[in-house]
Amino acid sequence: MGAPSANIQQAHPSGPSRHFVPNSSGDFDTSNTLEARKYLRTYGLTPPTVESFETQAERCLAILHSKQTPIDKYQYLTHLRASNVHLFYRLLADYVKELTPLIYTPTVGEACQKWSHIYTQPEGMYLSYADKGHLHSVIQNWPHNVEITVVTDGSRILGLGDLGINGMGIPVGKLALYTACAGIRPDCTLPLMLDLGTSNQALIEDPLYMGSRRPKVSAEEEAEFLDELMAALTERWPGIVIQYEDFKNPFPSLQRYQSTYTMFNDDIQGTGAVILAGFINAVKQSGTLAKDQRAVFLGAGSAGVGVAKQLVEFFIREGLTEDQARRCFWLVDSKGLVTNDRGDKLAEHKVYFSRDDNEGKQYESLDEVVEYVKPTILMGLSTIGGAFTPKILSRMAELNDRPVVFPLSNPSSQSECTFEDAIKYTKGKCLFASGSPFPKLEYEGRTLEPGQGNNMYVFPGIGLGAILSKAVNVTQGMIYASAEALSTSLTKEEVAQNWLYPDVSRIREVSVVVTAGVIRQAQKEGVDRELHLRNLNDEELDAYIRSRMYDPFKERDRVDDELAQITGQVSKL
Ligand SMILES: NC(=O)C1=CN([C@@H]2O[C@H](COP(=O)(O)OP(=O)(O)OC[C@H]3O[C@@H](n4cnc5c(N)ncnc54)[C@H](O)[C@@H]3O)[C@@H](O)[C@H]2O)C=CC1
Ligand SMILES: CC(=O)C(=O)O
Ligand SMILES: [Mg+2]
Repeated sequence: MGAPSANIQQAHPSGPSRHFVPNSSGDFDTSNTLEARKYLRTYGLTPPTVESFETQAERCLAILHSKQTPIDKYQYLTHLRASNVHLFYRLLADYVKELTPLIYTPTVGEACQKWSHIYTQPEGMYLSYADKGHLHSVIQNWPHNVEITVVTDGSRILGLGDLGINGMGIPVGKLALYTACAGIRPDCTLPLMLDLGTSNQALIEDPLYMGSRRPKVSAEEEAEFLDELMAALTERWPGIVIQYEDFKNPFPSLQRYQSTYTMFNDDIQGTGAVILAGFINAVKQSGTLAKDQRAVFLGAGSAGVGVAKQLVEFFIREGLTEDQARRCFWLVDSKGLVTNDRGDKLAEHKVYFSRDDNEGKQYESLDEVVEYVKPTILMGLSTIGGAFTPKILSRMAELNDRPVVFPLSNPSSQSECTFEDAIKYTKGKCLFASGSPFPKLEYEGRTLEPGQGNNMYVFPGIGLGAILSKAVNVTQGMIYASAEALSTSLTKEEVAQNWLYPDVSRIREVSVVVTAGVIRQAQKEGVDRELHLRNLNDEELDAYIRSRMYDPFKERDRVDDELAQITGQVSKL
């Protein structure tokens, strides 16, 4: 392949923004006043009535509810975002609990599985391995200024395996949450898909698959590509925050870039932070001490190891030595308990937690490991739906007064157990959080709400904190601070009801708290470049964060203000 990017530039010397303006189409908002429509030159292009948001929402919800399947609803919401971005975010703000499962997990999983079959419009940027050497020039085609990007190569999408470029739904969904939860302007977000081949043969053979039909590039080729990408992104948009998402093996890139770019890995670090926050609250409720915890993790990949490492940091802060803290964890992968003498060469990221005290015995099944360890905590980050069987859940309840049971794999189909089973088989005793949402349920006269241990509670605040403080790097301290902030963000009522996480409906408020925590930590470590924020007290910082957040309800006012300014200028002439 030659240099396609250079040719693209020559073919459209006037720039692509005339053809493609993703995430910025509010001009046809039917709530725009007639004057605004004249100013925007859209007068006559929309039906004549100027609508209130309530009327718009009524119509949108009626259409949404008329759709039969989650994927139909997903497609309707995609269309709404493309045709009226501000209305989409107004609706999301008011109905966040109902809509999040449709634009994010679990529905986004199905959307990714079907992406090439349901594709209708561009929503982000695709960079192929064939573009290597020209990434800088291809990136010029993006028509907006970007503050944050979510990048994936699609090689491990949720718990659904390698979906190649079909994984684009994940950056799109995560960035929609950045806007909805943390108020980053939609046109300042860039969903980025790296088309580096796929190990999924079914996709390569699918006539509708829209990615390159080539085997996955090697780790060395990927590293070279990423080096070029990081430089190109930062050169075009200095200060850009780069979130890595759903890479099959994300450890090398995190290690390589975390102290040279403003980047973090959501699956390792964001997940670590969100589970730490829930865990801090669970420990408070169960009344147990860090030193008495025995945690079995089913899954020893990026999320499993990320969460375990984050908990180790907490245990050390609680007074344990690093070795004592490390020894509270038993990690289980597809071959069984991770031990030094298992007979296979362990991936580097597993070595830290590998056990040397198994006295030559290997434990292959989760049942065996539970009997051997007698855990207080059971975490699921394995992608194996139903792995926490009734027998295992019952055993957790026999062993503990308040067992911690967190089936965290996504989407719902891969969850290690349902909320209903967790409650049923632990007789209502467990402290529960899952990666994907489950409905609340009635149990012995009480209404029980499941916690949602999903990184969506922290990544918006980590990203916004890094943007506003103009952080040079996203440090581990900032990630830890996001967890601490989240753990304190529950209202008195939420605490009284023994919740581990705040209500998702309050996620915008929660993101402000997380953002403030992240900014303060950046200041403590001296990685912030927006120095005037250091002079603000906490109340002022809170107000500053809010003032910088995109508010879809104020967009019409923005157009009106622009119009007023122009008409003011005209009348002065
Ligand atoms: N709740 C949340 O916020 C998050 C949830 N996740 C979920 O966690 C899951 C894992 O993600 P990653 O760690 O990034 O994937 P990964 O591919 O890095 O790791 C998966 C791990 O599960 C193990 N595994 C696979 N089959 C198994 C079996 N039959 N028994 C025991 N272990 C088995 C693998 O050996 C590997 O250690 C995914 O479903 C993902 O959606 C990931 C990030 C955030
Ligand atoms: C939530 C998330 O990041 C994942 O399941 O990969
Ligand atoms: Mg992820």
